[in-house]
Amino acid sequence: MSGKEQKSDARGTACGFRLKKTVVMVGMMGAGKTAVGRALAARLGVPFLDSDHEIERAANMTIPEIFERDGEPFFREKETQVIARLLAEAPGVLSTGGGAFLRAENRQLISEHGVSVWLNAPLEVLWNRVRHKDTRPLLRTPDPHATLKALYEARVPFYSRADLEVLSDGVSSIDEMVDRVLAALATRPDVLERT
Ligand SMILES: Nc1ncnc2c1ncn2[C@@H]1O[C@H](COP(=O)(O)OP(=O)(O)O)[C@@H](O)[C@H]1O
Ligand SMILES: O=C(O)C1=C[C@@H](OP(=O)(O)O)[C@@H](O)[C@H](O)C1
Ligand SMILES: [Mg+2]
Repeated sequence: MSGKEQKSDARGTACGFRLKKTVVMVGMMGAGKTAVGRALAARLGVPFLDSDHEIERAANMTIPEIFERDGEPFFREKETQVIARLLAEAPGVLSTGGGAFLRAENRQLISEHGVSVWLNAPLEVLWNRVRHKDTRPLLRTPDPHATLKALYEARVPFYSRADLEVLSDGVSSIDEMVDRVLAALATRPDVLERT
């Protein structure tokens, strides 16, 4: 059976794999956490959750609207609440927002209940993916490329604390990235069991 055709049983367990812990995607904006996380969940036959999406749904506002009306500290509080709630659910794939792994409380929650995967993409790949979008309020500055670079440099020391790192070269497709994440997860029998 090929990857895309894998069926899930009633417990959301994909043929070929059994996920024991929630996979938490971390890394910079534009790294592909949402896109690769969603495709990974489909491949594994487990639920997909995105913390940004959950925050938007609960607030009935977009992320830029939340930042504008309530400020970043409010957003960060909501982000921690949502991550704690989602990690209490059955194993799945949880894509976080790019700032989530900077907070010690979030890292603690993630290491207790899940396994963190850093999608590490070079700055220019990130830039090419975010430059035409206005959905990321932190990049609404006079020089968004310089802002992205500064964020990248400040955040790498935090992301490098993730349990696993997967390189995103800007050429590999989303499906190929899923293959790479699965290969990384396969090194962790406490996370992914081949059935
Ligand atoms: N491997 C990839 N190949 C092609 N496009 C990608 C890849 N990964 C992500 N993208 C695209 O890049 C953009 C940013 O990805 P997204 O998943 O939103 O990143 P993040 O959630 O990390 O900010 C989206 O348009 C997404 O479809
Ligand atoms: O890097 C960040 O601090 C942020 C990244 C965004 O998510 P993505 O990483 O999914 O774009 C979103 O949470 C918000 O705009 C803040
Ligand atoms: Mg995202």
